[in-house]
Amino acid sequence: MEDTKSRFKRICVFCGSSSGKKPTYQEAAVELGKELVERKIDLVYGGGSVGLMGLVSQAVHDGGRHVLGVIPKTLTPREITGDPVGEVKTVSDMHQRKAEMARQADAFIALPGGYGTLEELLEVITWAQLGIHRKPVGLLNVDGFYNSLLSFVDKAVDEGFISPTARRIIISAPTAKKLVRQLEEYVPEHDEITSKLVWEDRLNYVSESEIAT
Ligand SMILES: C/C(=C\CNc1ncnc2c1ncn2[C@@H]1O[C@H](COP(=O)(O)O)[C@@H](O)[C@H]1O)CO
Repeated sequence: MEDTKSRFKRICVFCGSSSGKKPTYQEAAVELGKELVERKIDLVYGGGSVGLMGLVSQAVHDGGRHVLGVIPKTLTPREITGDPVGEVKTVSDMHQRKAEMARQADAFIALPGGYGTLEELLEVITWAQLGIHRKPVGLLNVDGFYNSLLSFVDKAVDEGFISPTARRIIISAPTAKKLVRQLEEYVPEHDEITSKLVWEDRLNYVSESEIAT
């Protein structure tokens, strides 16, 4: 039997605020939630209960792990994001939300999703490339959903816009179990230039609700 003890305390999941057309997307969200529970990993995500976000957060909550939703004030009305489970942290805008989710997490996983998911995913990849963090970034490539994005990235490598080292930031796998296992084994690569950059506590800003308390 596999040792399910994890090096991660909390993982950030980016995913669709819609459920997607194929049941496999929804099944993957639940399967990922259960995998986090099995490995005793807590969840941070965009908050609310809509789409795949609701499925993954409910699965983690049902399994008894801590769920932290980070929501910008404007999106807090229940008619927009639905009822969240677990702890909710309110922040002032989308930029603070991404910084707070990144600060709270030891690794990132993207399930299928749309613009919001892509934007969040590409930002943490860019931050890894710039040495702002050294946390693993995983793509849960359900039914090849991310094949075209991976082809684009490979094209950008071939054309000289992404370095082979930066290409290796992205870990992808077709199932939650395989992906989390690969993230556990990930070793960030040393980059001569970016390791010399000094970022002023980029992931350590204080959220609005923390200030309030
Ligand atoms: C206003 C609409 C939906 C609002 N619902 C959202 N609730 C919480 N978080 C959201 C919401 N929409 C986007 N996000 C964040 O982006 C990711 C999902 O975006 P996608 O475009 O659905 O992929 C998710 O990880 C959240 O952090 C009506 O559109």
